[in-house]
Amino acid sequence: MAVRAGAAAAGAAVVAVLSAALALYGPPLDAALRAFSLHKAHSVKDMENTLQLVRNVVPPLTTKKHKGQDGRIGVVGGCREYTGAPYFAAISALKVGADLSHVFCTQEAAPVIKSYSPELIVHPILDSPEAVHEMEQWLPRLHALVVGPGLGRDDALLENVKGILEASKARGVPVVIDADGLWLIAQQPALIQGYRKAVLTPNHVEFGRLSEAVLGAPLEGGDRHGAVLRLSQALGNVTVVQKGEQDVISDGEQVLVCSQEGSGRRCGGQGDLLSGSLGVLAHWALRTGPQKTGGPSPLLVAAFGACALTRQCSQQAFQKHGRATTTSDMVAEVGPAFRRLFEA
Ligand SMILES: NC(=O)C1=CN([C@@H]2O[C@H](COP(=O)(O)OP(=O)(O)OC[C@H]3O[C@@H](n4cnc5c(N)ncnc54)[C@H](OP(=O)(O)O)[C@@H]3O)[C@@H](O)[C@H]2O)[C@@H](O)CC1
Ligand SMILES: Nc1ncnc2c1ncn2[C@@H]1O[C@H](COP(=O)(O)OP(=O)(O)OP(=O)(O)O)[C@@H](O)[C@H]1O
Ligand SMILES: [Mg+2]
Repeated sequence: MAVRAGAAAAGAAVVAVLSAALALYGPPLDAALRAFSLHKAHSVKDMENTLQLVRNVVPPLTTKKHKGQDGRIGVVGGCREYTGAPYFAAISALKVGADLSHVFCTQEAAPVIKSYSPELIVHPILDSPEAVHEMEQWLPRLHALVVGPGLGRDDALLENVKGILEASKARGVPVVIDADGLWLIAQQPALIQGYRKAVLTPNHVEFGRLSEAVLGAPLEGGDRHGAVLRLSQALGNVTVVQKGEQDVISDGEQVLVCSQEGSGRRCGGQGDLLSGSLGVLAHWALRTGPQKTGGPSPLLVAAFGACALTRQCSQQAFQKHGRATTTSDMVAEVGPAFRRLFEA
């Protein structure tokens, strides 16, 4: 797959594997990992290598599959205040290529979210005393959960989400944890400790909160790569994506950096697009397995893909709408951006 001239000219995305950090903190590299290991940081070639690994996990569209095979994703979030965030996550999962997208939200939020889109399946269960039990009926049918967009911080809801996380772990369901789901993890890091099928997607503030809770240290200014690596290691190799001017991603063994060109627009909801996309990509990558993702773990590759896609959507939407760009404009770019990045 050729590097697209436009992307290359833009110096769009880069990936670095920080071998020095590995030497300091990580276990010995195996042969495959060594083959991928890049001492040179931030080159277009590195970016292309990692984008190719993402392409390897994207399932082909064929007439031989039935509805559901390419992904049934659940988003846990949506309350009185926040209905947009779970919508953005769930619709993004569908547009990336999931077949079915479910939202598990509070009773009050459900009709609002339904009214945004007929494509989402909306379950008004999250504030019910039976929430965990009801969720357990659905978990066997879900390939991944995205926990937190628009969840809010109500104690009763968070208690239900704690039960949902425990049930998901027991079943081995991959979980992407974002927004208020990260608030819960900062209160109780043990909930996710050592669960290798989890990805955390903190923004700047959320990362600082997690860092403080898990490492007992506030976020230090300079060394973002080391900070993400250390947080992942302290959580038992849970994959961590620190969003920002560059997205820094680590599974405690390697660090990838995604600098795909985005835009200067910082409207709310972009992180929700990322977490919803990641739900699908995580399922695809884990299903494909490490033999096709090369050196980096499947979840690192999935996270890199979701970051690159979100930023590419931002770039494309901004080209059309400039300052008026909103996350809905970015959602409309998911298809074209995905094609540009991941399809020949
Ligand atoms: N349409 C919807 O329904 C949407 C709903 N959403 C939902 O809202 C809920 C709360 O999520 P959240 O991210 O607003 O909460 P939180 O972490 O308390 O941050 C709040 C404050 O932190 C700061 N700040 C943030 N980033 C920063 C940075 N990079 N660097 C520095 N500072 C930074 C900034 O503080 P300020 O600048 O005002 O001092 C900001 O105001 C959650 O459920 C989420 O999903 C959103 O998804 C959006 C779309
Ligand atoms: N300074 C920046 N420059 C370029 N891209 C950025 C910058 N900050 C964040 N992004 C990109 O925006 C996307 C969302 O990250 P952000 O930090 O805004 O998440 P968030 O605060 O959780 O968003 P949300 O409003 O959905 O909660 C990511 O793809 C990230 O790469
Ligand atoms: Mg967010």
